[in-house]
Amino acid sequence: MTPFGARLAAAMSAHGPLCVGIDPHAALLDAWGLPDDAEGLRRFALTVLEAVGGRVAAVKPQSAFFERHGAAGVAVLEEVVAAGRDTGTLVVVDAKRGDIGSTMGAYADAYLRDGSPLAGDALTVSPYLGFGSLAPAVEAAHATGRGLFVLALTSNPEGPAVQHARDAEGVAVADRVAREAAVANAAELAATGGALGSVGLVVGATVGDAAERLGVDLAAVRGPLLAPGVGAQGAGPAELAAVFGAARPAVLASSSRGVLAAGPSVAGLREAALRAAGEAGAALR
Ligand SMILES: O=C(O)c1cc(=O)[nH]c(=O)n1[C@@H]1O[C@H](COP(=O)(O)O)[C@@H](O)[C@H]1O
Repeated sequence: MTPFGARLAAAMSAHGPLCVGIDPHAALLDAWGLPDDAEGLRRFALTVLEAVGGRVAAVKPQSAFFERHGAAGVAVLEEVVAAGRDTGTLVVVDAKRGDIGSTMGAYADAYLRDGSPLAGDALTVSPYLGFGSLAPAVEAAHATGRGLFVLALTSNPEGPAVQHARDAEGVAVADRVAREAAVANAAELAATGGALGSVGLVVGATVGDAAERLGVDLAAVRGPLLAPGVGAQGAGPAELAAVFGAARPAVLASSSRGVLAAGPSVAGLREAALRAAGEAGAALR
């Protein structure tokens, strides 16, 4: 398969740099007149796909909201991954997995292996057991044309206590993560000749000047930058434009509640998503 980075670059240039989060919060299910059960999740997620499938670069189902409903909810997640793929929109499974290498191999099998029912086009992963522990996921992503988004500078206020900390050499944790991702992408791009690698970072649109202050060279990563925090967490076009500097062309802005609040109307959801994609595109140009 064509590498994820190249597929995402094509999708962003066709549809604009927006990922719509599929986060079926109990409160949203209620607001949409749906039950807080597996069938409610199913109708919620398939409505989002009907509205935005084939019209935005990516969707990002958040695994936690499906896991809340046990095996029946996970079965719905599998259905959503397959349905997303059928629309041609890239599917980022947001499960933020991370573990010791041998266990990470099992996560890689679950989320990044051809034929696995939970394998979308990319997976969010956590590097806090050490970036090297993610090696099985990096290898699987490269082998199958899938992608990773590695948490680097997250959108939540608790993130800086860990991510801004500096090691004995004075290098910030987030910078170490970015440098490791850059190494993985350099190897891929040397082999493929592509422009955007498949190992991306998560950098919240809410992080202000953190990358600049910490000396994180986001453009040097040469991978996609997933930017959650747009909409409900308060970031908008101005924040997107300010946070990413020279790395703006690599940014995939992500919004969940900011778009989902426009449901359950398919037309309303579509309009909200297309507006958000247009705003993100203008801000990141
Ligand atoms: O990896 C993520 O997507 C993520 C990383 C991060 O730093 N912050 C963050 O909010 N997210 C996810 O992005 C979504 C944000 O949802 P909204 O605040 O409703 O747009 C949730 O699914 C979060 O789990």
